[in-house]
Amino acid sequence: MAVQQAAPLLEVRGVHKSFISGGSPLQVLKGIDLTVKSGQLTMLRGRSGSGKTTLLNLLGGLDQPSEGEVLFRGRPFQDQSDRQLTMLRRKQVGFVFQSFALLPLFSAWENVELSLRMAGVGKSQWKTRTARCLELVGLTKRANHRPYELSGGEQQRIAIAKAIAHKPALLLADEPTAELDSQMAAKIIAIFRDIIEAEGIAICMTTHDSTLWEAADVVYQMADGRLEPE
Ligand SMILES: Nc1ncnc2c1ncn2[C@@H]1O[C@H](COP(=O)(O)OP(=O)(O)OP(=O)(O)O)[C@@H](O)[C@H]1O
Repeated sequence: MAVQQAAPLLEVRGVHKSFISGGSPLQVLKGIDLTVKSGQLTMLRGRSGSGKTTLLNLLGGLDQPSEGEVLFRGRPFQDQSDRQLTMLRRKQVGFVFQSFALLPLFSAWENVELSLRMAGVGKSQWKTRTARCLELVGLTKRANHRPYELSGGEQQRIAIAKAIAHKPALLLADEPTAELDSQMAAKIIAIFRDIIEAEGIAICMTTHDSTLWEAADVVYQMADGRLEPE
């Protein structure tokens, strides 16, 4: 167990990423090295345009580096076939975005349960796991509500329950508190800490909000496509 915890879940080595923008190359990441560990809350901070979302996409295997590599449990994403990568993302990674991305006609319960169906989790586990995820985000009593009957913060909590339903090893959250007031933002971070404690997963999120950084185990500061020391 101790050995498993010592090995990082994700290792980013010498990662560069360029896009073609307006016909010419735009270098967004210029040599990134970092690790993300299970049982930790990692935050990426930096100005708008510094490359946080680009890096988060690489961490989740949604995109590939132009140079360098991202290893998940010691294995580079780029060594996996498209099918393997799709399966790995579906089983091992959960995503939360700034906008809550819930299905409007489904109740909170149904939204979470749908994740289990999509991930191929056996039907016998749906009820217990859906109830557990709603409990983890403190919304057991809102299970039958539809998204429009919930506040923004509650909707984001349902989105989090949905993202962790299939028990991923990694939860990635891109500006998950950007639409929320400071009290609700703090609540989301407290929920992230509870989830880490209960499930032992790694959570990596981007945020501009300086009031949240002290809740992280590790903060990486991005500037001009590089990481700056804290
Ligand atoms: N697919 C793409 N094609 C071209 N340029 C892109 C693409 N994706 C990102 N960029 C550019 O890369 C730069 C970094 O974008 P990114 O979204 O990673 O920054 P960010 O730090 O997450 O910003 P924000 O805090 O505003 O979300 C920006 O200049 C953006 O326009």
